[in-house]
Order: sequence, then structure tokens, then C-alpha cells
Amino acid sequence: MSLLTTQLLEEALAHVPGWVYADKSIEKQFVFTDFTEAMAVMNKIAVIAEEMNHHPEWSNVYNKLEIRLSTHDSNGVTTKDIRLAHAIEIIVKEIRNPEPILLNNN
Ligand SMILES: C[C@H](O)[C@H](O)[C@H]1CNC2=NC(N)=NC(=O)C2=N1
Repeated sequence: MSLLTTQLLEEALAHVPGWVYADKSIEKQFVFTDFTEAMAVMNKIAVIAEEMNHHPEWSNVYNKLEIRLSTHDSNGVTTKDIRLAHAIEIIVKEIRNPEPILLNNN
């Protein structure tokens, strides 16, 4: 898998807010309301990462989660990392803003 050029990487990062390039990786820090919310996000990310066979390097302390993504074989950032970053954004939105439960009380 080929590395993204600087220009393509910048364009891709413009669509995943908060993700920055550092150390041949892309990274973002998340702050959740508490540990339970952080763990819920991590569990969902774990499932999608396993399906993609692309795994985050991450660190969690209480409600904080730092995530770093890179493609080891390519020694840098590829479209696989961008795709996982997008998936992570969707998961975080789902957990922070869950679908309302529709009550059948009419
Ligand atoms: C052997 C296995 O397929 C590789 O190690 C996979 C697993 N998960 C991975 N995860 C990430 N983030 N980058 C990789 O290059 C990678 N490679």
C-alpha cells in the first residue's frame, strides 16, 4: 500500500476534524464524559479495527483517549488510516449522540 503524498494527506485530513499528522502517523485526542463512555467507544472501535485488520495504537486514562494510526508496512500514512479515522469519527458521534429511543405511547 502506497503512502499518501503530502497534498493528498492534507486534503484527506481536512475531512476528519481534529486529526493531525505527527511522527509518520495521524493522531487525535478525545475527551469523554467518563471512563464508561471511553470504554464504549474503544469497544466499538476494536470491532471495526478487527474487521479492517487495521488496529489503532492508543492510550486511555479515565475519560481521555489518544489514538495514533499508521500503516506499518508502508512506514507512514495510507488510505487505510484515513478510512479507520472516518470510522472512529462515526463511532464517537454515535456514542456521544445516541439515536433517540422511540417510545410507543400514543
Ligand atoms: C500481519 C497483520 O496483517 C499486520 O500487522 C496488520 C495488522 N494491523 C495493523 N494495524 C495498523 N494500524 N497498521 C498496520 O500496518 C497493521 N498491519
